[in-house]
Amino acid sequence: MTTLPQAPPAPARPPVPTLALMRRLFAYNPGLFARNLGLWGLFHTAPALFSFAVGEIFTRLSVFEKLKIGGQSTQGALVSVWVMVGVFAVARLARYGVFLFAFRAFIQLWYTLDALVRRNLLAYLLLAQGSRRLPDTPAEAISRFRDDVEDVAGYTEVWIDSAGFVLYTLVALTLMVRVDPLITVVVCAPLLLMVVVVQRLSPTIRSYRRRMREATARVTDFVGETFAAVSAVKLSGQQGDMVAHLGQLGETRRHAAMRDVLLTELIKGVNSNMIAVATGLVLLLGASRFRTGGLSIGDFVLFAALLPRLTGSMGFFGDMIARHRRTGVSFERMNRLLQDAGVERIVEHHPIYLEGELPPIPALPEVRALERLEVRGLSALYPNGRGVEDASFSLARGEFVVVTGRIGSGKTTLLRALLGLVPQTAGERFWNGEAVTDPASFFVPPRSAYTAQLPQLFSESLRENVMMGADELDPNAASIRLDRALKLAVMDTDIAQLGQGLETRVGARGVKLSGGQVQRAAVARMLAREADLLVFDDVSSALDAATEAQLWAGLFAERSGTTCLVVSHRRAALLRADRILLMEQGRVTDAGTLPELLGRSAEMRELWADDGVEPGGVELGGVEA
Ligand SMILES: Nc1ncnc2c1ncn2[C@@H]1O[C@H](COP(=O)(O)OP(=O)(O)OP(=O)(O)O)[C@@H](O)[C@H]1O
Repeated sequence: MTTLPQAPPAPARPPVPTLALMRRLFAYNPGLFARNLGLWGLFHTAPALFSFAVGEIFTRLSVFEKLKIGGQSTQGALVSVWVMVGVFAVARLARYGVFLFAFRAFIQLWYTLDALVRRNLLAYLLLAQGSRRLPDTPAEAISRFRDDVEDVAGYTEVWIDSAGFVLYTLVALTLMVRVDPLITVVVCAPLLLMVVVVQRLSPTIRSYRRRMREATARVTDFVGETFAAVSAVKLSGQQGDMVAHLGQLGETRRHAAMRDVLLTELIKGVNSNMIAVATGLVLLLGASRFRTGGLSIGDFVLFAALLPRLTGSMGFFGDMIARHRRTGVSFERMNRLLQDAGVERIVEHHPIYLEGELPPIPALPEVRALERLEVRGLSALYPNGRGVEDASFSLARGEFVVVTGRIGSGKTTLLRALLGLVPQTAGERFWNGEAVTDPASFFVPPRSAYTAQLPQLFSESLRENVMMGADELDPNAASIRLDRALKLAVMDTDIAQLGQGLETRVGARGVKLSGGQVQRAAVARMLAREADLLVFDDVSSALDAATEAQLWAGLFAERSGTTCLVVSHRRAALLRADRILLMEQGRVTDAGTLPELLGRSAEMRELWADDGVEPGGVELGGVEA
């Protein structure tokens, strides 16, 4: 049996170039990015215009007052006050309009980049050569798909806002320098201080974020594993220990999350306090100058109106550095999924389809029906040196070839390496004499179909699990195909016993079915594909001898020219084999018919004897047990 890969220690990789990766992402749709920059720039800069207008209103009002006190005509001054009130009102209203467009543009950009990054990670895991194993647990991978991708897409917001904040800061500072350069310098001081503080905290920010994510994944993993092993837990009476362990993991996660959140809030708190102190200073300095006549009322109002948002911008820049660090962690975590590819793969440009029709799935290139499959020098070794080495064999159309051997001799790995489901270290396969370059994409229906030793079902109905979309065919053809598959898989009698027959929902991973029913449902699913080459990995592990014999008998009775490659140690399979491949310690050590192997191989004789005589004795086709 192929065990789940253990998480190897993370290999040392160079730090990820967060800035370059983000640049590449923004270049995916430069028009959309520029639109966001422009709209959000306007949105964030507009308050400078309000502040200017409010300042001007007060300046003009004081002119109006002076004229009135002096007994001069005030009409012109009054008009100019109302003009400024108009400017203020129009600017405020326009900002709401800008917000609507800006919001839409941002959502479009967010979802585009989110989808692109997820598409790239999935494409790598599904298609890249030899990378189909997850480096860690599925829960950990899901956390990377969900949280880390979201962090990266969310970081876009910072960039989009930054242009507006920079612009606002420049405009505000220019207006303020006009009023008083000293006060302006005092306002800038907290910004610089915050930048230095957050820079120094950067390594801590990264490590707290990483630990929080890892602790979350450990909790999710443990819950998943517990659900999968409920009966084992009950059997060993370990419920108390399991709950205690979960409590411990939860506690570790709480600590990690508290640290992460506390640090983030601390930075925000320090930020706003610095800003509050600076604001106090500014108001003190400004007020004393106002009393001595150094500031006009309009200047003072302008200053007071600009200040809160300006200090907000400073907080934003402090927070931006922290977000940059956290995004770096997210890129690093996603990078771990790309075992043999560069981190740039995450931000590669490919079409994504957020709106409209999805493009049709490209049809498989036409390939002639199987006449002969030849495998030469196939090796697939795991990092621990185990697996399969230098396996060569061939299959002719209609042959029934059985792979047999002791536990751990490499049978599963041989099948999976042939099909491109584990990375191979050497070897070639030829389909009717033509080299197969990408086996994982090539060995799919209608060329080939495979049932794993531990097949996975979906939680849908039995019918959906078997047909998997094949019922979109003409209904008659689909029903004939379904009946045939169920009958051949010896599943037809079980259907009557299931509450809702074929419509019975099988539950998560088929928990509502017995092990043998899951195995046979998976065999039916494979047979419903009507493939040329059928690959069975040890269905005997969940089927009794009689059911397995019935399965092979059904397939043989059809004599449809289907070729079968079967891992089995059962006599029912060995007796029917046109050829047996005998595996020992990762190598195919012998091949031949059953009588030939029993005649010359001690290993084969032992395996044959280990399987025992079937109840009632079996017809051995000329071979004595
Ligand atoms: N993911 C893996 N990482 C490391 N070693 C593995 C992995 N999967 C299998 N192995 C090892 O490779 C060898 C061959 O395993 P494989 O599952 O192919 O044997 P098998 O003959 O199918 O066993 P079984 O009869 O139990 O199904 C075994 O020694 C096994 O421990």
